[in-house]
Amino acid sequence: MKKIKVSAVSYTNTKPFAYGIEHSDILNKIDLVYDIPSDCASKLINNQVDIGLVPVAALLNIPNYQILGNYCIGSVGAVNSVFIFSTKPIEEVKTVRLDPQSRTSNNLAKVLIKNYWKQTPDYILNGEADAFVEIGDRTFGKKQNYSFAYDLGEEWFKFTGLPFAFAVWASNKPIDQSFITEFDAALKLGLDSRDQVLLTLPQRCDFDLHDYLFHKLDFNLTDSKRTSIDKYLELVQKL
Ligand SMILES: C=C(O[C@@H]1C=C(C(=O)O)C=C[C@H]1O)C(=O)O
Repeated sequence: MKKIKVSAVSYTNTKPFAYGIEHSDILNKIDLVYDIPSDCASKLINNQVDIGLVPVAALLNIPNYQILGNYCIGSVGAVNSVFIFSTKPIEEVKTVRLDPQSRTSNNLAKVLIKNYWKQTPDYILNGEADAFVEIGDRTFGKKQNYSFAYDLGEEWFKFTGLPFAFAVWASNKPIDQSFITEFDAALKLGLDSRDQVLLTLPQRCDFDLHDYLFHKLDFNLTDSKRTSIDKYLELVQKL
């Protein structure tokens, strides 16, 4: 049987999913690679893979996409790994540098700055800026280094009252329901094994990995997260 090509996020937030897949028979049915989120997106857009854990912002660029299963990378309020770091309050920020590894959070920053904080800074990709967006493991332990650290999961919750989904499992072609069911079961196994996953991670004193995997990240793709994705994508299209 031809293997299904899957691109998953290479950050700690995906370790539970990776553990579940790697400890399930489904591993024999897929070719699995780990990529930074922007590459998960481009690989699914360019049809280099069949399924990706893709930044939700990229869904706008995938014709006929299908969101698969019941799990995502999300949060209900603070996520603790998606920030705007700044030396000034957001109302005084004139330039914001975006994170090249991100698709969702760059746009989430723009949506919140426009609609919630009602500011109009310039956005740059390189160089010095008053503030910058950063996602993933590179943010661990950095919160304390900046006078202002805006957690974008938390700010989205304050703005909308909704949880958020940063990335979802999506395909660019129809996938058999039996495969999706088996894939979802593997993801659940991983979430149920988070205590074992934590034993495999290098411990750090500046960041609480247990709190991150159990309490900050919220992996259930609930109806309110689906509503939130629709609202977010609508606002991204109006940027
Ligand atoms: C919570 C996170 O969610 C992520 C943020 C993404 C983005 O901004 O495009 C994409 C995938 C997820 O890894 C994180 O990376 O810290």
